[in-house]
Amino acid sequence: MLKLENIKYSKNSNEIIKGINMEFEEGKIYGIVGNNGVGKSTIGYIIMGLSDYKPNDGRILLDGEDITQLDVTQRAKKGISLLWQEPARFEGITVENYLKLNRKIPREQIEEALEFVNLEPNKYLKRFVDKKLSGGERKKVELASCLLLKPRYLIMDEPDSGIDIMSLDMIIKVINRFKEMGSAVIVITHRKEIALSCSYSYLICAGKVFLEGTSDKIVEYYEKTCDTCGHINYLEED
Ligand SMILES: Nc1ncnc2c1ncn2[C@@H]1O[C@H](COP(=O)(O)OP(=O)(O)OP(=O)(O)O)[C@@H](O)[C@H]1O
Repeated sequence: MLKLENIKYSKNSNEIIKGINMEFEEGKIYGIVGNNGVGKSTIGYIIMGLSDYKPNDGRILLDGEDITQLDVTQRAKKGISLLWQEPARFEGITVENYLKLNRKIPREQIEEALEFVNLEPNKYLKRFVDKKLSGGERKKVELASCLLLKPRYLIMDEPDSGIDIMSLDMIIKVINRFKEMGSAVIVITHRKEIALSCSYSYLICAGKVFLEGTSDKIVEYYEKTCDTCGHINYLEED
C-alpha cells in the first residue's frame, strides 16, 4: 500500500499541491483526472521522488515505511516507476539493449513485450532509442520497458499522449496487464476511455483532491462540471 498523507508542495512561493491524501493498493488501477494545470503531473513527480519535487509537508508511506526523504533511485529500487509523458532519447543505444538494461532478460520476453505494444520486433530491436524514433514509437518502447520492469507501483503520465487513436485499445490492454501482474497503476489522463478503465479515480482541482470514488462517478462529475468550472471550487475556498 502506498499512501500520501497531507502532502503539500510549493514552488516559487506558489502552493501547487495543497494537502492531498491518496491511497494506492497493488493490483488496482487508479485514475488521476482534472483540468490542465491543476497539479496532476506534480503529484506523479512527488510520488516518484524527483529532486525538484520534495513536498514541503506531509508524508509518503510505502507499506507503513516513511519514504518521503528517499530519492528517485531509492524509490525505484523499492519498485516505484514513472512512465514519462515524453520519454527521454538516448544516442547509440538500441531498443534491444535499452529494454535489457543490463539484465539477463531472454530475447523471447523482449520480443513479447514489443509485440504487446504493437511494435514488430524484427523492425525495432536494432533501431536506436534516439530522435529518429517517432514520439509514438518511443512511447511504445517505454511501455514495453515498463512491462519488462514489472514495477510494484507504476505512475503513467498521459500514456496515450503522442500515440495514435488506433493504439488506445493497446494502451488499455497494457494497463490491465500491469493489474494482472499485481502492479498498482496510477494513470494521469485526459482520455475518458482510459479513465473509465480505472477502478478508482481522484479528481484534482487547484492542487486538492476535490472528489474521489469509482471512475464512472468521477468521469460523470468531471464531464458535467469541470469543463466549464474555471476553478470555481478554488475561488470559493480561498
Ligand atoms: N517547476 C515548476 N515551477 C513553476 N511552476 C510549476 C512547476 N511545476 C509545475 N508548476 C505549475 O504547477 C501547476 C500544476 O502543474 P502540473 O504540470 O502538475 O499540472 P497538470 O494538472 O499535470 O496539467 P496538464 O493537464 O496540463 O498536464 C501549473 O500551474 C504549473 O505551471
